[in-house]
Amino acid sequence: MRLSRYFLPILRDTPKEAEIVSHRLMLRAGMIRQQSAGIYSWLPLGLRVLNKISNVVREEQNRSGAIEILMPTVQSADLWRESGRYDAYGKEMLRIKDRHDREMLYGPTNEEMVTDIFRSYVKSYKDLPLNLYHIQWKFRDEVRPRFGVMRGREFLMKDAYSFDVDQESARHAYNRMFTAYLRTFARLGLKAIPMRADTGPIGGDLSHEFIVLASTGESEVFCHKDYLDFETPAVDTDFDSVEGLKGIVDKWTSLYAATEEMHDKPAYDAIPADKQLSARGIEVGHIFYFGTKYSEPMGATVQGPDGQNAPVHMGSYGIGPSRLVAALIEAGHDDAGIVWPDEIAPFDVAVLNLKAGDAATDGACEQLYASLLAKGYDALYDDTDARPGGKFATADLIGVPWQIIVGPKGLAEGKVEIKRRAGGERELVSLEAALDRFK
Ligand SMILES: Nc1ncnc2c1ncn2[C@@H]1O[C@H](COS(=O)(=O)NC(=O)[C@@H](N)CS)[C@@H](O)[C@H]1O
Repeated sequence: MRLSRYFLPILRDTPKEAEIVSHRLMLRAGMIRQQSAGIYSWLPLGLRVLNKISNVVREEQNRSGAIEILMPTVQSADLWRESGRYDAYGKEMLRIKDRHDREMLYGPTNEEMVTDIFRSYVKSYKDLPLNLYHIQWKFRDEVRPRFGVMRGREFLMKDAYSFDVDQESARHAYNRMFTAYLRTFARLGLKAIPMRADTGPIGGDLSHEFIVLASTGESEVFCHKDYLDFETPAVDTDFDSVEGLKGIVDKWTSLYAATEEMHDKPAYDAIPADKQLSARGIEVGHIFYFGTKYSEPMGATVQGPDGQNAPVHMGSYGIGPSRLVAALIEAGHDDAGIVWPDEIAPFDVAVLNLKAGDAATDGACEQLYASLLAKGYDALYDDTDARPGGKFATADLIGVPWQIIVGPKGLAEGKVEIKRRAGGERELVSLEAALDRFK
């Protein structure tokens, strides 16, 4: 992308309304624009990151055997009356009426809708297990939206829903998602610790929140420090192995870890002091097993091996891709701006032309830019006439992992500079070597 033709509304000064670093940096880096309380437009740079995060989430959902669908944002109130949640859900639900005065709502979650889809087609245990997921915008009229997209009113969620013939099989579905979550957050460069959690309006009696430790996190959490060194389930994990996944989940729930609501102080105090960790955390994922809570009232049943019809056992599994953009910045930034993990950075490499209009630097930059694009890199070419200092500041602010800096003096000696954003190390190399560096 040529910066001269892009739309990157960088803010020079720090917006005063932003209280946490991720909110400040997302506004300054031209990633989002607030349209009303808790509701944002995603501008080009922010959308690139949001889409890359969603793709990592999608890949790991698919790896676990979940199947992607897309359900609508606007839902019928009738569905929610069947489960009894229409009134119970409270003020967070945005209730709307259509032109025929039918009661609708902007979906805060999709348990009822996906159960309706399931019951319309699946009648036999032979069609189970099944896990359907989508990545769709939600609306929750939070009483106090804050911290930018960290706690928005309209936000993006991956929500998956599992259907099984009995509790034992549903537990394996839960373990599949648990394992997929460990892989997902690790790929995003985050250490997310699964913690026993409250089930709240979703319901059920088994739930874990996946918490990223961050000083600006909204949750107060307590856990055993050894979790920080646990290794992530491998890419070739066998998601069909009941015992294998049980082993992973047992290991990742073997030590103490709980959110404030579930904190068991005596159990925590029993941990050796040097292994106690109490911190603030950001909830990036939350998974639930809730049995027949929705299938029973909504008549989602299958015929079992014994020929009897019985309601299916379900679970739901949420991840917040829009919240993850903010969480990643909280976990990766410095005084110059954002430091993205390579996998989801908005661009892989930035080519900085320190003297746009100079034949030599223009030629070298065009050659570098064309070569990077040809090799499939997401390259950003700063071909603007901004001063070098401004170019360095922009590239550092938006957090592109690599910079190739081309200036007239260096070029006269046949050199360009490669800079690694994380850590800041720099290297003077020939133009050929720079072309070669990015395979
Ligand atoms: N107001 C919000 N702003 C941004 N992300 C949010 C917000 N509320 C929830 N999330 C994200 O969405 C994830 C799932 O939300 S949840 O309420 O815990 N779970 C559900 O809604 C279940 N239906 C899971 S399918 C959370 O872990 C969090 O990462």
